[in-house]
Amino acid sequence: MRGDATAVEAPVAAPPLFEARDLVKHFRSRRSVVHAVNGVSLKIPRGRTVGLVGESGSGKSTVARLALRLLEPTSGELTFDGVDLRRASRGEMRALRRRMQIVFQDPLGSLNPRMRVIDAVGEPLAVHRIAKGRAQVDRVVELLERVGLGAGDLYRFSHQFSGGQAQRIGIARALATDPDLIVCDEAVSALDVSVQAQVLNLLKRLQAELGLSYLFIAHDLNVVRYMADEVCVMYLGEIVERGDGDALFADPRHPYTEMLVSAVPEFAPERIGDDRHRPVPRGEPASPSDPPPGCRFHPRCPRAMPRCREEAPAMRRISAGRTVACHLYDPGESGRAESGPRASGPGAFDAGEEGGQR
Ligand SMILES: Nc1ncnc2c1ncn2[C@@H]1O[C@H](COP(=O)(O)OP(=O)(O)OP(=O)(O)O)[C@@H](O)[C@H]1O
Repeated sequence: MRGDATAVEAPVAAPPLFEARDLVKHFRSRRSVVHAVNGVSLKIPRGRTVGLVGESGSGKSTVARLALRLLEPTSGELTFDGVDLRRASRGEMRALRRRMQIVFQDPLGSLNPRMRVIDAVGEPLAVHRIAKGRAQVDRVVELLERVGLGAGDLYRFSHQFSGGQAQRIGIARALATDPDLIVCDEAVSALDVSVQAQVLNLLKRLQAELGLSYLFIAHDLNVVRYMADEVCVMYLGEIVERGDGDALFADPRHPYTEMLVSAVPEFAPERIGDDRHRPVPRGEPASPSDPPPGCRFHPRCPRAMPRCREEAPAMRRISAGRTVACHLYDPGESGRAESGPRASGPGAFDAGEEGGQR
């Protein structure tokens, strides 16, 4: 009998803090339409980090700007803490903006060189009317101490700081409004290798202390592997594979992820930021203003099949916590591929039929 009161109910997953569904962004000009983001869906749970990786031009920053409503999507849905961002009123949006912040790539460039630290970090407090006067100064000192700086830095100008210190100021500024979500868009790429790990560890500590969620964008796979609980791999505006960070890098399934990962010899935290280990995939991505038909990766794919040229693959769940958009993982396709999906143990296709989410 259903409805047995004594039955143990399966735990209900907590709703994600942020969710994007089927997000599309096309930039139109008189001459062309750039298909920058093409049906991206992702969820960011509370207190967790979702990493976005992919080559330059794959649409990572556009996803970030859409998530923060700095750009209007062509279509798709965005929810933050249950609120539909596309239908939020101006007042709701203003309140939500406090809860979503961004840390940029270029720490010195993103700070006004004529501003003293107290003004740079205090500005969001003033804009959002969080604190003024003495309370504002106290809050700025508290924020600086959180990121490893202090009261002695209050009246210094940003150009007086090193890149790593400037990024700490950028992080303090992002924390000023007490956000739930921080988008880190290549937040450590511009820093010296020795400083990158320090800033990454700071971000991890802040996450543990404050329960922050991160959307963490980087082209350096080792950086993303170090930071992300879940990784989404983007290719030409689409997510082609997603999964648990370590498992995805240890056992990539999409031919594009394989290509990226094979260019990084081995994972080691000390390799973070080491330029020699940047992925150098074969070939060039097609132009997003003229994407290939079918699977967008097929012109570069070593395992492309005839149907890949015509039919776009749907996201398919191939095992617990792993989804892939690739025809190689369609049930019945393994024999036909030039070299089918790598059977890493039994059940290379397990749960293949459960997929379908994009
Ligand atoms: N405002 C814009 N107008 C026209 N095209 C744009 C605009 N912004 C981005 N694009 C294009 O959209 C595509 C995706 O760009 P995006 O910056 O999101 O990629 P990315 O993966 O973040 O790359 P990178 O790592 O180089 O920043 C690129 O082809 C880019 O030229």
